Amino acid sequence: MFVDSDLRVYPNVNELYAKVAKAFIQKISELSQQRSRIQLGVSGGSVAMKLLPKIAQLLEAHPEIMDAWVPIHVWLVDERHVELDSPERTSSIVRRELVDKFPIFTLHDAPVPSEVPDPFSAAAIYAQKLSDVFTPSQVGDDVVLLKARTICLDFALLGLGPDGHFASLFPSHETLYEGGLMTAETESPKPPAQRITMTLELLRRTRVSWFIVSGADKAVVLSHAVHGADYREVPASVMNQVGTIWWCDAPAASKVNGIV
Ligand SMILES: O=C1O[C@H](COP(=O)(O)O)[C@@H](O)[C@H](O)[C@H]1O
Repeated sequence: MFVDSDLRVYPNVNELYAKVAKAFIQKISELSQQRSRIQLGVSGGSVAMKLLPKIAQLLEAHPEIMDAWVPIHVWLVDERHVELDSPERTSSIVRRELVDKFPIFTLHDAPVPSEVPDPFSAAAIYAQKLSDVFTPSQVGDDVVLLKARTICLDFALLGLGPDGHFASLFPSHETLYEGGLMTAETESPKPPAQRITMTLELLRRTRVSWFIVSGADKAVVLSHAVHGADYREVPASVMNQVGTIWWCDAPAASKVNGIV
């Protein structure tokens, strides 16, 4: 189903990140009134490197905001299958910016290659963690399967690659057709090659998805994503649904119809 896109456009990248960080805090406060815990998905790339530090700054300045929050479980929307000490690993940033600073955040980390060399096995282990946290009572295989289909994130912070990928779901790759909760990408066009990623099936069930998109190099692909492109060419177009907000700077939004 094609839906009107909810686009929020800011003049430049600094204003964009400042606005999203504030809005994130408001959203967590709102969700805290509705739920006993929040299952939050966090992407790598600019979401981790640029947005999380802004959120951390606001929380350090106003820690009292968190008094009204419920526990937040952080899940990696995708993770590079590299060792813990690699600067490419998203979990290190999540830990540094959120988990080590604010005890309200708990990180569900993914296996490292030295423990689990095969990325598909690592993806399966992460899927099992999701199942354990979301479905604590295993009654039998059928029930577990049924519950796996109802697992969804409450809120996800997502990025959009200039090629239309999000998470580690790349155009024309087999990963797009995988069902279940998690899968592995072994030939990522963007290094490093080996990653684990949530599936389209899981991500599209997310209740509230926010894409944070900046830069003129993403203008064409953003317009395709919000104007109903084929998901096999622009995987992020799958997420243009009710509950999704596209937070953009003006250069990224410059090719969306009706914006300029
Ligand atoms: O490789 C990845 O890229 C996307 C987009 O990153 P960005 O830096 O261009 O925003 C990111 O969302 C994803 O998690 C990551 O693994």
